[in-house]
Amino acid sequence: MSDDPATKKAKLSHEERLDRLTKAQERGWKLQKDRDAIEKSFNFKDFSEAWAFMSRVALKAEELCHHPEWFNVYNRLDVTLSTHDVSGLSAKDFTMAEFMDSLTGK
Ligand SMILES: C[C@H](O)[C@H](O)[C@H]1CNC2=NC(N)=NC(=O)C2=N1
Repeated sequence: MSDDPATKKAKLSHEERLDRLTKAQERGWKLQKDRDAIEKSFNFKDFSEAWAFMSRVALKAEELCHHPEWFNVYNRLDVTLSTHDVSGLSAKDFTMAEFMDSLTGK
């Protein structure tokens, strides 16, 4: 596995976690109550736009070996990010969240 901190799967230090979580929350991500995971709902114009977004995220997920949990209905996409291998949030989740937000500009 890469040593690049952006793609590390290990749990984060307390300081880095707080910093990245705060920034993600400012962009609309929410910490789940019953699980160490973040979630966000994305809304698109229609299914085609939602699917285009999911396609781009899918390629990134393969590149990072890190896959979102998601639920799509027409133009809505509910995303949950968590690292199964460490049963909680890692740098990879925040890297994925930042990538998704960079695609929507939100
Ligand atoms: C072997 C492979 O890299 C692992 O199973 C990856 C695949 N995608 C993954 N995705 C997520 N969200 N968490 C993981 O721990 C994870 N592990």
